[in-house]
Amino acid sequence: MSLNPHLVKESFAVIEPVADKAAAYFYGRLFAENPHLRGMFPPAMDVQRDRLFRALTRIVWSVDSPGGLSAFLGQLGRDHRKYGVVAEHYTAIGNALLATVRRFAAEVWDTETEAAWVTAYTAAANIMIESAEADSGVSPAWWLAEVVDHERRTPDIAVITLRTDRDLPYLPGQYVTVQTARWPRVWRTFSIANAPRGDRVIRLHVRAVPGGWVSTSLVEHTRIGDTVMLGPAVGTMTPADSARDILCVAGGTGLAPIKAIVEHVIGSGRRPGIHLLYGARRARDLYDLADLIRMQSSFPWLRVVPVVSDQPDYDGVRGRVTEVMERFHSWAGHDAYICGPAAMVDDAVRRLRRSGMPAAHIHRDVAHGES
Ligand SMILES: NC(=O)C1=CN([C@@H]2O[C@H](COP(=O)(O)OP(=O)(O)OC[C@H]3O[C@@H](n4cnc5c(N)ncnc54)[C@H](OP(=O)(O)O)[C@@H]3O)[C@@H](O)[C@H]2O)C=CC1
Repeated sequence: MSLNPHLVKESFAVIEPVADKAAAYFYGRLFAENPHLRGMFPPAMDVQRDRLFRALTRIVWSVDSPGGLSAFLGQLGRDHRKYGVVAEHYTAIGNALLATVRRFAAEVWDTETEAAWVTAYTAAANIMIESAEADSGVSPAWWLAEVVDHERRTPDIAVITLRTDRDLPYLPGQYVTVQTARWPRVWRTFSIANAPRGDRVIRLHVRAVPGGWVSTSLVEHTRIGDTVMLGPAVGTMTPADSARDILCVAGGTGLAPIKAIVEHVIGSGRRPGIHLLYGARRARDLYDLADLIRMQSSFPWLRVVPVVSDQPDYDGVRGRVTEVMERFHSWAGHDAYICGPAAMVDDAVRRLRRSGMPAAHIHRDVAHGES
């Protein structure tokens, strides 16, 4: 049976406006038919439901561009090993998914659409299963990490240093999922804030988000000597192989992956000019400035520019970091790395594109952490 992306997309478009209801129905159906699977998921399913739809949306809209899609599915399959997902579970999930799309896309549903979904799901599940199986021969499903340092830099931001039990391979700019002992089965993503050094040390920048289970647990209730679990490193905002100068734009704790990339470039022996525009609401939120200034004094090609958006008496550069970026300099000929609140990242990308920077030179990370 051949893939029919058009039918899959058309029926999915009918479901997107009622995504919340469809996701709730999907999980209700999955657990009613397979009660033993409930224990694999966290007690509160709200974040999980969002995550399902985000992944599904990405898969459906790239179903006709197989290269990128199969890389994403392969990564998803490997990452799902930490939940204990095995090949048999894909049948249960496929049945619940099909029942969900059949019900919520009833107005466009017919036998051809059903066949298109079965073909697409089978192909996707096979990629995930195969990549998980291949990975199980070479890599653990998750890592244990001990907290070796915990610095509360502001009332709600901590810089946490972990040492993993085994080598956790990653590239600068990538992120990991974290589970704390306090909240079993609840995983949240955080970027690794240091370049790999071969000593199994990983640093995270965490802001305790109101109501955020994992972030609050990490900032307020985690102590040196505690252990957390980490999933494999993922993410595509990694250093480009290029000779261009570099613009980095970081908002809040979005600094984490940017710092790893800057550390990597400095350690690589290259000498590009690097501008790091680091935005925060108030001066006291520039939680890592002292460290960045130290990096700047040992690497004269780095220029760190703190930008404060919400403190009229701040004695330095004031404004939104993206506006400052635009009026600061012409960035033609640079590579740009951008991370922070989603709206900030979108705004920075829009401004850089408008100034003529090619999309291929812009490296961004989608918002994650706990928000
Ligand atoms: N911890 C981690 O490992 C990682 C975190 N992230 C993400 O980074 C974000 C960091 O959040 P947080 O530390 O709370 O940051 P803040 O909400 O404190 O924002 C930081 C700065 O970004 C500015 N900003 C916000 N929106 C815009 C916009 N639309 N245009 C221009 N500037 C803007 C803010 O200005 P203003 O005063 O105008 O709001 C502020 O100066 C989160 O979304 C998190 O998910 C991403 C990757 C890794």
